[in-house]
Amino acid sequence: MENRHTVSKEQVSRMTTDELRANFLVPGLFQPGKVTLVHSHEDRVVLGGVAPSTEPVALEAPDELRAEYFLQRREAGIIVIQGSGVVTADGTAYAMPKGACLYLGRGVRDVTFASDEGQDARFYLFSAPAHASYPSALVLPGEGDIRELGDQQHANRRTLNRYIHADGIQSCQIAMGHTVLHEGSMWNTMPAHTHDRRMEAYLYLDVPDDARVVHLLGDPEQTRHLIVANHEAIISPSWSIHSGVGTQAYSFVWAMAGENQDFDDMDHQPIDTLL
Ligand SMILES: O=C(O)C(=O)C[C@H](O)C(=O)CO
Ligand SMILES: [Zn+2]
Repeated sequence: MENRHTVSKEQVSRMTTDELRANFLVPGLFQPGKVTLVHSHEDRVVLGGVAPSTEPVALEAPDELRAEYFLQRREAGIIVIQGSGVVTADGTAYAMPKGACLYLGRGVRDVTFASDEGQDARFYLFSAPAHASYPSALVLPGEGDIRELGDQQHANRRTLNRYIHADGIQSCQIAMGHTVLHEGSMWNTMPAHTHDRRMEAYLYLDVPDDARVVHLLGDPEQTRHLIVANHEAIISPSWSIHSGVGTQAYSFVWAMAGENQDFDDMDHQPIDTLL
């Protein structure tokens, strides 16, 4: 498992493009027939990608976790970002269309992923340490807590679907959901925000091959950017803004871990303070 260490905001303000990408961009999560995991020391989260065939692949505990099985001391949220497939957790099969979210609590031992026939499913996983066991739960697309945000004038009309959060699926640390930009809208959260109590990761999807998202990160007064392609993730420390503008509409899965699961607990960064 790849291991990403933390860096300070001062280091980030001086990084080259290659250094920024090596520290914050997570490409290559979806390898045919494999589970690919990246551990970040930002709140000790693990980002994972699974691209199975119809043959099930298992979620194993990497040596670095020193655990008998992956969810021995962890919880995970899983969202299907392409196709449809099945996650089986301790013998229960969860049928997951694109956009469905499955929460698996601490103590679930055997987890496998499989694609439906002809679907080329891709599963995105976000995991955090857990102090208690909450029940596993599946939410189907459109059945989370939906918020309509933005307007055409600001090119930021988007539908935000909250799945794992304080008033939704219960978890120890994870808050997770899916935001879909409407056609003709390109901006996600701007004015930007930080949340000193939680790290966050974005996984961009539905980005056409000839499109990119310009993702903004860093200290609000020392902003940096990364050019992001489809199915690539970005790790945001709690002090970093995380905002993006696409060359056309796209979607993204956002996932947070840390002190609380209160989605609205944000430190807003007014636009005239960004540098
Ligand atoms: O479209 C948005 O705005 C978002 O989806 C924002 C993220 O959910 C976020 O950053 C929550 O802290
Ligand atoms: Zn955020």
